[in-house]
Parts: sequence; structure tokens; C-alpha cells
Amino acid sequence: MGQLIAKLMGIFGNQEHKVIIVGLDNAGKTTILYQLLMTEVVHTSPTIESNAEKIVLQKTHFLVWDIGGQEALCSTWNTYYANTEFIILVIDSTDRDRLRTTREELYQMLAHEALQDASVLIFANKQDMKNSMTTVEISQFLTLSAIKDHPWHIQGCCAVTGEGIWLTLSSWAQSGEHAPTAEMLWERDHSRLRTQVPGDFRQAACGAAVDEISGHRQLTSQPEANPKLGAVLLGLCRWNT
Ligand SMILES: Nc1nc2c(ncn2[C@@H]2O[C@H](COP(=O)(O)OP(=O)(O)OP(=O)(O)O)[C@@H](O)[C@H]2O)c(=O)[nH]1
Ligand SMILES: [Mg+2]
Repeated sequence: MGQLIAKLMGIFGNQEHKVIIVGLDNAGKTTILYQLLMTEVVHTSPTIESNAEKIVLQKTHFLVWDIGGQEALCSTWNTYYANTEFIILVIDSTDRDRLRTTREELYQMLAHEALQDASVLIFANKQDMKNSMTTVEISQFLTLSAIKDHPWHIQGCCAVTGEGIWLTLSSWAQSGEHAPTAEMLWERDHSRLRTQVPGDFRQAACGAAVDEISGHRQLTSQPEANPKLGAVLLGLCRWNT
């Protein structure tokens, strides 16, 4: 009981929650990050190191790292692991040839001691493409059902439209006993924030990110920039308690 209270105090206190977005190059990680942040598609170029976005919602701070997936960069992923609570693994569902490599990377991550307490959300991205693998195919190939020591969820999505991204938490959260659904969180936060957000605030807050998303950049985003993102992140935290 004491442990639970301590955890809840952590969530609603000033603690920072760390999320890392990993996956092979061209999977759609950066597209997902900025889809989450701005609800819009940005033109991306391969990420050379990482993109970091800090989001503050109420008293809850989130640090989201989008890490470059090129072969030479995979070996640097572990330098981002410390204190990570949530791993978002993005997969290009059309990239059959490299699913084996993704599986290796996934199990290496799960075995890493810095990630022992992390939850894993897998986005089977590019579901809009005709030749994409289904989430069932990907789950089977990755033998996800064998993962017992980390909470995980897989979701098909399309980063360019945002489809599948926002509803993800709903099914994830529903598997937790008392966790609110993403829709409930979104509705609550959205209706509360709607009254506070000036009309073009979102563009103003995030404009700097649109020009070029590559290499390393660190932006501090206002929580009001995307209430849906806040709802998703808060939902993740509650689910993880
Ligand atoms: N059709 C389609 N294209 C997508 C989707 N998501 C991303 N893309 C495209 O895939 C390409 C790579 O996307 P990025 O977000 O840059 O990929 P990344 O995982 O960040 O790649 P690295 O930074 O090199 O690790 C871009 O041209 C995106 O527009 C999707 O859901 N559907
Ligand atoms: Mg990238």
C-alpha cells in the first residue's frame, strides 16, 4: 500500500517520466513523435542522433526521446535507457526482411537491466501500405506472447494519418483493472484545456519543429500544444502503477 502511494505521489508530483521511441531506420518514429505532438505530418529526414521533446502537463513532466534507427546508431540506444519507463517500438510493417533484426533488438532491450521496469508499446506502422504485415503476423514473428516480465501491447497504425495512434491507449489501459480509457482521459483533458488554448497556439508553440526534423534538437513543448498527447501519457502512467 505504501509503495502504491509513493508511486502515485510520484506521478502527480514533479517527477519526470521518460519515454523512448526506438526502431529501425525508416520505421516512422519521428513521424509518430510529431504526429503525437502536433497532430500533423512533418517532412522528416533520417535522424542522426535523436530528437527530444519535453512535455509538461499539469505537474507531470515527460521527456520523450526519438532515437535514430540507422544501423550504426542501434548500438547507441542503450545510452538512452537509464530511467526509462515506457518504450515505444516502431516497426515498418512492410519491412519483412528486417523483422528478424527488430526481434533481436527488442529482446536485447528487454534483457537490459536499465529497462527491467519498462512497459512496451509496439506500433506496427505503415498499415496504409498494401503489402504491410498484420499485427498478428508481427506478434507471432516477435513471439510477443512469450514476454511475461514486461507489460506490452501491439497496435497497428499509420503515422501519416495518425490512425491507430490515439486509440492505442484505450485497449492498453482497459487491460488494467481500474485504468481509465484513452477516450475518457482525452475527453476530460480536452474539455478542460479547450477553454485555455488560444486559437493558433499550437502552430506558435510547435512551429520551430516543422522546418527540419533531423539531427539532434531539443524543444520544450507546452502541454496545451496537444491535449490528446497529454491524455495518452498520463494514461500510460496510470496504467503502469
Ligand atoms: N505510407 C506511410 N509512410 C510513412 C508512415 N510513417 C512514416 N512514413 C514515411 O516513412 C519515412 C520514414 O519516416 P521517419 O519518421 O523519418 O522514420 P524514422 O523511424 O524516424 O527513421 P530514422 O530517423 O532514420 O531512424 C518518411 O518518408 C515518412 O513519411 C506511414 O504510416 N505510412
Ligand atoms: Mg527519425
